[in-house]
Amino acid sequence: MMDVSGVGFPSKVPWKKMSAEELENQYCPSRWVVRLGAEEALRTYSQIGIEATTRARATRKSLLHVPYGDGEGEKVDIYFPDESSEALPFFLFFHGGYWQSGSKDESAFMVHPLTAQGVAVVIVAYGIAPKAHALCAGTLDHMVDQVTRSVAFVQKRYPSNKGIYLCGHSAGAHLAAMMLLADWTKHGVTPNLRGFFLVSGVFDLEPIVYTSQNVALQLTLEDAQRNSPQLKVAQAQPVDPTCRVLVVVGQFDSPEFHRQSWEFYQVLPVQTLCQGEWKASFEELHDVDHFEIVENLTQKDNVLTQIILKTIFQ
Ligand SMILES: Nc1ccccc1C(=O)C[C@H](N)C(=O)O
Repeated sequence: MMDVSGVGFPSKVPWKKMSAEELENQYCPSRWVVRLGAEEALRTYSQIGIEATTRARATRKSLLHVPYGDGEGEKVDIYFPDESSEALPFFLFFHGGYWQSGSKDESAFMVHPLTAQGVAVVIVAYGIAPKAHALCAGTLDHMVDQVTRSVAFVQKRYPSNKGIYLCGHSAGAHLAAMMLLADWTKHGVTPNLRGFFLVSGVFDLEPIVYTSQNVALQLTLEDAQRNSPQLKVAQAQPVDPTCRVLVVVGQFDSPEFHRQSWEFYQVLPVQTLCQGEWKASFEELHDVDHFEIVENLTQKDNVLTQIILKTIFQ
């Protein structure tokens, strides 16, 4: 790609100066893992996810494959703490995998430590790309709509919840962030959103259009812009004055992933004290890569697990 930004000023969009190869590299998280080779990192991630899910299903009270819509794959798994109350905080997780891989069946990482502290955990499935294109399934717009309906579903099913917390990883962080822009009036319910945990996310989708990820996604520039919370969130209506937004990125995430998180945090209508605006914070988590950041959520003493619990129970 040509550098048309002139010399002497740091570009606001550094990716536009990158070669195609460099851009590809920046948006391939597994290549930035230092503790393991790329393939081994992906394998380990999926293995830990499968083990955590198997354990969660074997040891926690759960409702599995609960439909939140009529479409194929519109299902959630709900894991409960021991108490029989429905007046619980609900933590919803949207898995990563560039909107084209991953599933709820290997993403129950945080179920054990969160349910042990009295949080219900909902692992959400959505129709990853590329899918049969009947009714636009597999498009990003469709995934955003599915995720919106999954949140509305939890609110309707558990109206006495003690807060709904949305957590997404990577592409899932994008989907969670899109919920800051959702129009709930269409869904007949206003979810009791109390927190967002956006982990190693992508919020400006334009660079993705120029990577190999777009072979399956088939995003046009317009699709990418329409689905970029980075471009839209400053004009969004705050959901609730007490809602917290935490943007987190791993130390070993690529520079582009760092930029994505930092710049998204910068455009959030941030306030720490004033009423009527979100309380946002940004954290770079020490000594973790794109995959460990979520793998470590299986551990109760992990920093991010503790941040999540403190946010829920503050
Ligand atoms: N499987 C994932 C799960 C979560 C987040 C990203 C991925 C990826 O695979 C990203 C990309 N394909 C990579 O090789 O890094």
